[in-house]
Amino acid sequence: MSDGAASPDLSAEVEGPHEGGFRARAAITTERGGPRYGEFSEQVRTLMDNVRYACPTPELVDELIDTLAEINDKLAAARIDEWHSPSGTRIDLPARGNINLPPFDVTYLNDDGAFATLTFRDFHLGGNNAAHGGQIAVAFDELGGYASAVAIQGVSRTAYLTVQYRSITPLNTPLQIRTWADRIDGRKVYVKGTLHDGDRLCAEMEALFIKLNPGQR
Ligand SMILES: CCCCC/C=C\C/C=C\C/C=C\C/C=C\CCCC(=O)SCCNC(=O)CCNC(=O)[C@H](O)C(C)(C)COP(=O)(O)OP(=O)(O)OC[C@H]1O[C@@H](n2cnc3c(N)ncnc32)[C@H](O)[C@@H]1OP(=O)(O)O
Repeated sequence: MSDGAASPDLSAEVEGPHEGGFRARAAITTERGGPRYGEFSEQVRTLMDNVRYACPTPELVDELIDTLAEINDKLAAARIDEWHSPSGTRIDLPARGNINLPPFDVTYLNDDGAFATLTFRDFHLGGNNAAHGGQIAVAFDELGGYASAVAIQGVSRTAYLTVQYRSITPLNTPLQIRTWADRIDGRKVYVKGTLHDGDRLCAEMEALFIKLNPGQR
């Protein structure tokens, strides 16, 4: 690790045999990466937004390759395992600090399931200024995983997930996503979800999550 990199926070993690692939008891943090990690994540998202829509000159591409290579060298020196990275564990940040996900803020997560405000960005473009269908499925998988987790108080994996695309999902618009466990049958958690732009239904989801057995990957 380079001198400038923050030390990983190992203190909060409950070590020992984990309950499944997602380590249900891994640390949930608000400090890894420091107070400006959210700002850093937002810069990365903006980079991806700009890359999606830019048509750089060959000269600018030359320049950007050098700049990005420098940034990548710094980040590569700060790499760590997934369980100790801020990305995915910073619950104070949009999408747990995971820049791979469309950014969302959870409004509630309880016995009723999960509700979040979520925004697809320019880099989630499918076509004609609408969100990519695969990205919509990503959003449902993430928030469906939350609904399953609270329903079974454990960790699960998606066995299947189907999406009905009902109307165009806009970019750069705060959307409302709701997921809930509709039925539980042993290890099987049947989850449903909706994605709205105000009153307009954009997409619906039905998924099956399977509770992982102890030690199951
Ligand atoms: C830090 C968070 C803070 C805030 C949130 C707070 C709480 C949240 C906490 C944690 C959650 C965090 C994040 C979650 C976010 C996102 C979750 C994303 C999840 C994924 O993105 S995950 C990747 C994609 N996913 C896979 O990579 C799975 C590949 N796959 C397998 O790993 C196996 O396939 C598995 C494990 C699914 C099952 O395998 P298995 O051996 O354990 O079980 P088995 O096969 O016996 O099935 C048991 C019963 O399910 C039935 N069944 C199975 N599959 C079925 C199907 N497709 N259709 C219909 N029925 C099916 C059987 O028929 C049997 O039914 P029955 O018991 O009645 O006979």
